[in-house]
Amino acid sequence: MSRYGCQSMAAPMTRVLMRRPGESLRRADPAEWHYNDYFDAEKAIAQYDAFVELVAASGTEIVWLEDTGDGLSDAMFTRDASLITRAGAVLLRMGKPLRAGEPELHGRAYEAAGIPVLGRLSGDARIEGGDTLWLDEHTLVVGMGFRSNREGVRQLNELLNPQGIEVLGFDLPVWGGEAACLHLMSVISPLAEDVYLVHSRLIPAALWSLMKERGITLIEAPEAEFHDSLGLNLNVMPLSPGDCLMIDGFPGTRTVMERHGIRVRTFAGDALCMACEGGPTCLTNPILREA
Ligand SMILES: NC(=O)NCCC[C@H](N)C(=O)O
Repeated sequence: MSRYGCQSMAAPMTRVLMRRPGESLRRADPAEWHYNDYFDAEKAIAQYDAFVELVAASGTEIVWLEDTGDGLSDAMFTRDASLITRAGAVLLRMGKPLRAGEPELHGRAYEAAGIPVLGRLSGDARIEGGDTLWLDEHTLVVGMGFRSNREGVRQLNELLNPQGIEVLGFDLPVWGGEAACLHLMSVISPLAEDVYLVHSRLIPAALWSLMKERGITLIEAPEAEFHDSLGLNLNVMPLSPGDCLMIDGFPGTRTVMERHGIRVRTFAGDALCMACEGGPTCLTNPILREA
């Protein structure tokens, strides 16, 4: 059985790439990295450990990247620097200049784990993994905003069309501006193959229509919690279909999901996720999800 290949958002996650925050996060200048007043490095590291326990308890094998003090404090958000397919990994190119060194870290980890690299983006292409979402195993959608662009979508099509994968790009709005992090997955979290948690107001209309055409149930999270959580209530990660992790403190969002039969478990994430603009989906890069 192959030990890599993820072309699904919610099939049982059995292997995942993660990086535990350490010296780089401790030394990060919050103003430089656009972390906010919730930021507290020691608390964030403790919250990360609690998150890891939930992931590990599911039986998922974690492939670790180490924070050796390289200064790449956002590298704990492993979702963003590479994309795993059944044909191998694609090393991406980051829209946030401070994160430019991350794809090579992933490349080295994949080499060590025996996972082939199918290709890498180059030149003006920009794609961050948080802007990508598998609508089905043959269709990858990309949100094009400040982190991902049209040239990135073009290069992904060049790499992935021969693998039977079509890549569709949709424009994202300005929202919090160039320095902030708005990914496609900041406004859509698949919870099961055909059930997504959404913040509709920020979803490209054409993508919203495509999801409806596909028969996907769109669960609307409470507007007030989106604002209170700085958008992190929307960042919900399935360990398997309908079995999800999110940060705590947002009971309205949890309740709407539970009403749709979704199991939700929480961890404290103010100093880690709300502070650094990334939730459980961003902290994990699934290497293998299989039905
Ligand atoms: N997939 C994600 O939404 N990742 C979150 C990345 C947050 C990080 N501080 C960044 O600005 O890139």
